[in-house]
Amino acid sequence: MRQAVEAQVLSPHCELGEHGLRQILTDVIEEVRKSVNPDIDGADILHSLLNASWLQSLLKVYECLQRYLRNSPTPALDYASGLSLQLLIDIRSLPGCSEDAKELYRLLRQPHLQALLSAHDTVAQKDYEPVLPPMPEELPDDEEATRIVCLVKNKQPLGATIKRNEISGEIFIARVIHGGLADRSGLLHAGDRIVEVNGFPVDGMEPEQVIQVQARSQGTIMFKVVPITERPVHSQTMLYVRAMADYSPQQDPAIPCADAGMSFRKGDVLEIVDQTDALWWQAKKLPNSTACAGLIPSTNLLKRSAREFWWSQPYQPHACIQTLSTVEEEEDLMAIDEKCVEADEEAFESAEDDLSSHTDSIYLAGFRRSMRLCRRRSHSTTQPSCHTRCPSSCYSALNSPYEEVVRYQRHPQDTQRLIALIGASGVGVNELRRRLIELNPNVFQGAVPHTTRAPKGYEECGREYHFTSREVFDNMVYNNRFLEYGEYKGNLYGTSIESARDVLNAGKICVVDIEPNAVQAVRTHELRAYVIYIKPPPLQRLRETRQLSHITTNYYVNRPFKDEDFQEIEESARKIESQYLQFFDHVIVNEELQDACMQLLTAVRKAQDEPQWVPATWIRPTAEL
Ligand SMILES: Nc1ncnc2c1ncn2[C@@H]1O[C@H](COP(=O)(O)OP(=O)(O)OP(=O)(O)O)[C@@H](O)[C@H]1O
Repeated sequence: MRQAVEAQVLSPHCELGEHGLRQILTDVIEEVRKSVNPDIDGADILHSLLNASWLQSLLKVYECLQRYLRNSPTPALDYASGLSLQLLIDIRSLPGCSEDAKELYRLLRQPHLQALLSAHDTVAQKDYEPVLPPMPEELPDDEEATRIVCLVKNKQPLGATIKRNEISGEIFIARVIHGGLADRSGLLHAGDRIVEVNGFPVDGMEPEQVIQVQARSQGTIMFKVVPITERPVHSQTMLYVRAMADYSPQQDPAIPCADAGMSFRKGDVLEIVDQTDALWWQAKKLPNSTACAGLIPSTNLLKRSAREFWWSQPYQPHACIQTLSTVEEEEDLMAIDEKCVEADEEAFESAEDDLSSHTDSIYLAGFRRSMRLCRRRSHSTTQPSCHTRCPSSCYSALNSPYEEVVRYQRHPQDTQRLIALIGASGVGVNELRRRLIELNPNVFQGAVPHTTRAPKGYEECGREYHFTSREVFDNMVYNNRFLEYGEYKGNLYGTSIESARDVLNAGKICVVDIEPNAVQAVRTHELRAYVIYIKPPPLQRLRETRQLSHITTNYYVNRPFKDEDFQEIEESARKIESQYLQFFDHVIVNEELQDACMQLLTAVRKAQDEPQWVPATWIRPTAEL
């Protein structure tokens, strides 16, 4: 017996008999059993091993495979899946079918069995697409090395653009779109020369004609290409940007291929996946909804070209460069303002106290009437404050079509991020801010504004306002110490960076409301503002929800809302959105007050505790696109 086993080992390729290996194993077991009795060392272990059921099963499989190799079976039919389908139909139509028929029906319906039958048919039909053309017998010595590339299209675009050399008429792959079909194949590269598409020579053709040939092919498409000899080595660095404007490739006559372009809206965060081309970058919109990138104009291209070509909406310069309201509007507003100040001066003076909110001896700074009227007034007239707080960072961010951003997660030991609320006058910015602070004054606090007006008897410096001389105030303006400031009735009012910093350094979350054109002043490395835009609901809902509310305008204190107020809010909101949308980290529609307040609380928590996209300059002060 032992001799028999050795013979098998020495000649591993010889075939085993009908009972084959299993028989040998049985003999071995018998041998071992005999050895167990005389108590030979290790025989016990070997005996249990050879008796193991898994080894027996494995050997059965092995024998089956051996038999299969010997018989080299061919499929009896090549339409097993069709047949199984027919069987299913037949069984279903049986009036009263047996349990066996039902079981067969269940088995045949199982997806893995259907897949198996379909695979069987593919093999049986020898359906091994694509059929490559035969290699020519004799190749001339000077023939360029060509590559045949076959791609299965499955209705998706190829993901590559082509260009024509105007002198030679040769067609080249201009670019391969990141994540597209050609890119995923790894077989086509920018610079490869296309010789044939589906057997058609393409030399001398217009790129559009080549595309037509390509588009006609269903299923597989075959390229004969002369590969580029030296593929450029790209050291791509990860780059994320926030779009500062809208872009629509369909409206851009200069894009090399509009279908390969990617549209985006201001505020979208884009991942730049390819900057090989200095003019046309490839990007994906985050969060990654598609695996395939699209073409977008590079910063250089946008800076260098006339903007009206690129933007679906005309570019809106910043308030620093151009005032927000037209001259006509300004004159109109100023006229109203003067008239009203005259009529209502007394009312405003006495109303100052009503708005100075305090609960349990905690003052809610920055809600004073004069301060708010000053801000509203400065918003409607030429805005001087932003100009002073608009150093190069602001200027460049607004002139740059993309702002580089990075993912930032506040370290628990860092100060909290400033929360800046923005919204049309009357939409409820102050109401929401006040409610948030009142929810937990130990956590949330406003910044104490500065003023040059004289303190009233009950007022304390540093509580309602920081009372300063005009000289000190001017000096602070000169040194860019204000986030925003303005003048009201001959007195200056402003919110300083120091006031915000004091709150943050005390470990609290500073919540300010700012005019939209001061947004860049708070988007700094130091304050790391999280900008929340308070949006009005649709006009009808605005009317319904504000039925019992009162508005304070430039010349009326707490009067019921009128229809023209709602229209003004809507119009103003539209203007703010068209100019500043790209800076909003979060948008809250202030419809139901309680609901909006809860949304605000959640957003503020997220801003502090969850990772957010922030300008790269906050983290790397030198970052600029
Ligand atoms: N969702 C809401 N439902 C009903 N009333 C609201 C809502 N939000 C705000 N209001 C009310 O609307 C009025 C105007 O709100 P608020 O004073 O907060 O405006 P604002 O946006 O701060 O404008 P401004 O900066 O001009 O003072 C207030 O009386 C406020 O209570």
